[in-house]
Amino acid sequence: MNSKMLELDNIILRMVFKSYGVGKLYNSLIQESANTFRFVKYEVPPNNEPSAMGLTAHTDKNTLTILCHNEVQSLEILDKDGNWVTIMIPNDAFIVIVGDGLKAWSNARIPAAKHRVVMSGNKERYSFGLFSMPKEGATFEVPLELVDNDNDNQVFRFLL
Ligand SMILES: O=C(O)CCC(=O)C(=O)O
Ligand SMILES: [Fe+2]
Repeated sequence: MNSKMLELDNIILRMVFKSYGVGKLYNSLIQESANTFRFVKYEVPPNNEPSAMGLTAHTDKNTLTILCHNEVQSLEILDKDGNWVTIMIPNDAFIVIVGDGLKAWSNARIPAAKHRVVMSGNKERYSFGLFSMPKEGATFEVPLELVDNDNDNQVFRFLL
């Protein structure tokens, strides 16, 4: 599972880099990357309450998150109109979430998705995720190819 998720992460990032015409930079990002896997259990709402916040709204700080889970559909994403939408993740499927790292790298061309976990019902939720990110100490810079006059002042540069 872990190696398949890493492979998927690499394929997606390579596609993103290529689609922006900077495929040659992909290898350096991969060499500079570190990855974390996290397994999380979410409890059912206490005291028969109809729902409970499992994880408060946030954007991921890493580059890309790839998640799978048991059948409990509790992941919500904030859409462009400000509505929380429950994401139905089919069995045997992954969901891919863009984090702040990819937003920064793309000079804000790719937005980071705000998401949260809201628990309801009487079944626990389990999720397993790959959180890919530049390794500690790596400088993460917007490629010059993605800098233009219109959004010059949005250039992010950060050191992890
Ligand atoms: O478990 C989930 O479905 C979401 C996890 C998550 O958003 C996170 O750990 O950052
Ligand atoms: Fe998250």
